[in-house]
Amino acid sequence: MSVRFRMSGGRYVEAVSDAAFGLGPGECLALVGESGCGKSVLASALLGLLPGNAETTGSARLGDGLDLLAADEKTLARTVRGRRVGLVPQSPAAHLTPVRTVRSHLEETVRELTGTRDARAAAEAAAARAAFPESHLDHHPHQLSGGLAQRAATALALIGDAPLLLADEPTTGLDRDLVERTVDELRAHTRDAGRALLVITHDLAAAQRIADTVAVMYAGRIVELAPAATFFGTPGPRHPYARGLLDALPERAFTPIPGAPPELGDLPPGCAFAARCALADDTCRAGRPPLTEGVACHRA
Ligand SMILES: Nc1ncnc2c1ncn2[C@@H]1O[C@H](COP(=O)(O)OP(=O)(O)OP(=O)(O)O)[C@@H](O)[C@H]1O
Repeated sequence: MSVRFRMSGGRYVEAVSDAAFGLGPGECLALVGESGCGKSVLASALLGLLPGNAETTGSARLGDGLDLLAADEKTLARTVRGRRVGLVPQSPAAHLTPVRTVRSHLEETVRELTGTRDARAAAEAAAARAAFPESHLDHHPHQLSGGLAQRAATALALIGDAPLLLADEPTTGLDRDLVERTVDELRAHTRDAGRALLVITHDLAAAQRIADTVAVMYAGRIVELAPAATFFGTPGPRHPYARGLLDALPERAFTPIPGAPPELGDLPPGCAFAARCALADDTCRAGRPPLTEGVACHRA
């Protein structure tokens, strides 16, 4: 799938270019990459939540054959969002209604998605599943810390038992032990019940803990797609950008990648990482490397 945004003056921002991956029941794929590389746009496209200036091409098929990119708004609203594809949104506080309590959000979602009669008990069970404290259920969104808002959003996303769960930065604002608890809960929720999980994250430690497969995105493209065990273990990442991401970690070399990513409205003709890459040569600057056997690099 690809997504681009039409801008004034006939310009385009190429937010996602030719992203291709599969995700089976019980599997978790972690989509990692720097801020602005297109991760959230990809997730929004899967839920039909892109703004009006977005254009999508390609397809994104659920196991039952429904193409999420081609589905109309009625289908998405009535049968997809929350039911077939769940979302833990980025910036959860902004997704909660300010004048309603967390309990009210949870009970409404329970009633809407499950038809359960005892919405109060089901809402409390949903909160417990995401480690949201019962003592805060009657609080409004502005009374929640970032971490609590995150857990409220996770609780809401799990209610519909959707076969595909998208979690966009589900551990932002959480302490490390809560990060581990949250990812373990998401993992158990999907693996044990044969659901699929697409996690978007900056947190490589969380990705390592949760993922079967890692997709590294750079400037709108997936530049490496690898089993998590080989990516985080031996032989490690193959793309120089992916190696740079791991080397930037404090527990590894603690060496940042020099420079900054290119503007998605002004991408170079060759490899978008070439300007920051110590291995780049003329071939890299001339032509864009396709994703071949899991890596998009002329020098890998
Ligand atoms: N409505 C829009 N019009 C134009 N460009 C947009 C629009 N929405 C997003 N973009 C651009 O698409 C690119 C990808 O954004 P996206 O939010 O997916 O990044 P991200 O990888 O999720 O970053 P972060 O981790 O910070 O959320 C960014 O360059 C952003 O500016």
